[in-house]
Amino acid sequence: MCGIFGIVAAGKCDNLNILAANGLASLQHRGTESSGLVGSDGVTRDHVEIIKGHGLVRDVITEDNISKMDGQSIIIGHNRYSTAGKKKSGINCVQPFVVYTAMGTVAIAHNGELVDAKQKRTEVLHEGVGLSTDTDSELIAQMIAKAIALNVKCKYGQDIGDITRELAVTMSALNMSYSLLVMTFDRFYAIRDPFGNRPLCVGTVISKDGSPQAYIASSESCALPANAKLDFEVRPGEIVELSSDGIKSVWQMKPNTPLAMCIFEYVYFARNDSEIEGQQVQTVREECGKTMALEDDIEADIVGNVPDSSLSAAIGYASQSGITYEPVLHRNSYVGRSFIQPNDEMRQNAIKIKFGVLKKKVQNQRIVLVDDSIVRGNTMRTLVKMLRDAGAKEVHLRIASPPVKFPCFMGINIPTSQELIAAQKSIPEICEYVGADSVRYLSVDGLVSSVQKGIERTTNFSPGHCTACLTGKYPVPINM
Ligand SMILES: O=P(O)(O)OC[C@H]1O[C@H](OP(=O)(O)OP(=O)(O)O)[C@H](O)[C@@H]1O
Ligand SMILES: NC(=O)CC[C@H](N)C(=O)O
Ligand code: SF4
Ligand SMILES: [Mg+2]
Repeated sequence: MCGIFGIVAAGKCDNLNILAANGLASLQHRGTESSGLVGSDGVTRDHVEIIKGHGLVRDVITEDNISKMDGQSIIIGHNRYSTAGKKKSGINCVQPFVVYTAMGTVAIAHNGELVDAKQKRTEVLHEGVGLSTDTDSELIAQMIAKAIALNVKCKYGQDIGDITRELAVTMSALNMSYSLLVMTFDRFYAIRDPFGNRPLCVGTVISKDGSPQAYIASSESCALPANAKLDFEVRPGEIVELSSDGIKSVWQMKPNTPLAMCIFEYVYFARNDSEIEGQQVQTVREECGKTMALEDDIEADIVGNVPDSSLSAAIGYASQSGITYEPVLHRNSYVGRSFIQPNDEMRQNAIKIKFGVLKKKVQNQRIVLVDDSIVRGNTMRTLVKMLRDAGAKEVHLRIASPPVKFPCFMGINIPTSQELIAAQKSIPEICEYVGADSVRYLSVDGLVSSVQKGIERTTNFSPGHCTACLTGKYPVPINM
């Protein structure tokens, strides 16, 4: 899924670099493999400052190197959760990508995955463009550079930081999925694919005197600083320009595309304190928990959850069912999210050291254990055993999303059904494999209705969500 964050100063803004680093740190949950910041001083057309590296934001952007971004008036950044390209590849896969184009330097930060990357890669290579990585995001950068080159004549003497048309041409020719930031020397653009598959929002940092201090585009609103307001979520297919002059919607691509916002952003990826489609993510998750309880009839003593992301669903389940919520597991906060680790060895290692059981709470208890999802089954297998070893009488798993049975090609690293436990086993087999007393999932209708319940509908807007990993119905044809 990746986190993208961009900021441009409205006027003088001494702490732009700190705001950028903090913003990226607030999107850490979207990717932990690598981070990067690229800055422009707003004047020089062929120079950018770059900080990049593997690891967490705090390891890559340090007190020592952040001063490199002093004096920059625009900065874009990226946290990577790799879906394309070699997972352990070198520094050249770390985003934002920087390309030197006919009109000056351009940097891009991409969240998503191009479903037609293979075909586009062949096209780009046959045009004589050499690529330095095997990621889909580099293709976008090269295609933008080409569009700029083709339009270069009519650009001389004009406002050359403006590449709206080049972006509209390039991005309309690409299928899903992308939420994208593109920086030229004096502005940056925030773009969402016409399906609206990945989230992207825009906000303004307000200074003490009430004037705008900086303008931000971010994967999620949780990364806006406390003195910022969320202006709007970028519309599917919209190109928004952010510069020292403010925020401007400059293009709308393919307005009649059926929406396919990733429903898993609500289930797992996004942070509870973010707003997506006008809804608090926490509230949607509570709603999922309530719906799950309405679909259920189990008798139990307590409701517990698998920290972190399922807490809200457990709260919803407990309030609807009337069964008391009790914390049953402690999550070591020094261990990252296991699902977004790049390989199974790292995922298994993370799970091993991540949880501790609250023994006195679970002894002799019939527990409803809520999690937001079972994907590969790694987490649940470990946890049910730990709870039983600690003396739990019964463990009933309640999963606040339907079984994940199909691969994702749009930005989540589940490329084959072989690795998905629900694609390989029936629900009774899963129950036996993880050692639970019962397993029950939220229905697809239950999830969709819980997610869409609070979305405001207008004559021009009705919601639409991708549920492909749950239903096998992909928003676009996939060449597997
Ligand atoms: O079935 P699996 O393949 O094990 O994956 C599913 C688990 O992974 C995720 O948690 P994760 O540890 O990534 O993050 P969290 O701490 O935010 O819940 C998700 O919330 C499930 O708990
Ligand atoms: N999860 C993502 O958004 C990944 C972005 C891009 N496809 C990469 O692998 O770097
Ligand atoms: S297939 Fe699943 S994870 Fe991928 S975009 Fe669709 S809902 Fe999201
Ligand atoms: Mg979890």
